[in-house]
Amino acid sequence: MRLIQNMTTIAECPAPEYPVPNRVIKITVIGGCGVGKTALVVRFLTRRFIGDYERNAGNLYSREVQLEGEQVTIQVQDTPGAEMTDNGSSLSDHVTSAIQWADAVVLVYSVTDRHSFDLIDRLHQLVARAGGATMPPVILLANKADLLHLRRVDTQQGSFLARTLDCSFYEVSASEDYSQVHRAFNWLCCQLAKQPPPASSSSNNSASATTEKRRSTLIPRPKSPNMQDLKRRFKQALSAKVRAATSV
Ligand SMILES: Nc1nc2c(ncn2[C@@H]2O[C@H](COP(=O)(O)OP(=O)(O)OP(=O)(O)O)[C@@H](O)[C@H]2O)c(=O)[nH]1
Repeated sequence: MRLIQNMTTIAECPAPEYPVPNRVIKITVIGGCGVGKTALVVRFLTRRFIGDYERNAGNLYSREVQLEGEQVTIQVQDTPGAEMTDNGSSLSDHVTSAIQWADAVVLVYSVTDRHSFDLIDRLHQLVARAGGATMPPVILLANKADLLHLRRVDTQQGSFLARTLDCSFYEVSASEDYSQVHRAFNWLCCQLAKQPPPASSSSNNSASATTEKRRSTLIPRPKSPNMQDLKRRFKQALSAKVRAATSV
């Protein structure tokens, strides 16, 4: 997995003496091939639509944003297009680990691609299985809504599927409308920001587990007990010598 550089333009300011680590929100985007996963992630994080994206092998994007008054780091993992075979595939292993890594999942299909829509149910099952006891928050995005003449999936079908899967539904166009894309991702981020931090770092919901891990690197390590022991013994020996010298 490649970490794409932080895309934020951070205002120039002196580094604080004791840096306070940001809360980290992790989102994984999954869906069929060519449905516009990369376009959506790039649109959300940079506001731009480039139109021609490299075939993706699992990139991780990161950006710092203000969310309800708090500075948070949003990490988005863009997964390769899922092609589910009946007996599963190595690709589903990749998608499974991407789901386990995440605090929330974005399921994407293209309104121009019926097969990508049919895949959603299977991908949702994968999320449920990988999520274990705690199902992460999930939203369903129907992308490429601008391609009216190529539409193969009605809005009602998407919204019905979302209700069945118990997740929020947004029909969007990465190419035409930033605000819809932002609305969808922002809703998910706000849901996560509201969640209380998980009790243990082994939890799938790692928003604050990551913060905890990062915080631990800021705490000075305890001194080596051997060193302290040596110092104590040295002091004892020294004071014994001083006592012997003064008693002569
Ligand atoms: N018209 C239109 N084209 C889009 C939209 N979103 C993405 N595309 C185009 O669809 C193609 C595939 O987009 P990608 O973002 O690469 O799709 P992907 O799901 O990441 O693809 P894989 O990683 O190969 O599975 C590109 O040519 C995009 O320009 C959209 O909302 N409208």
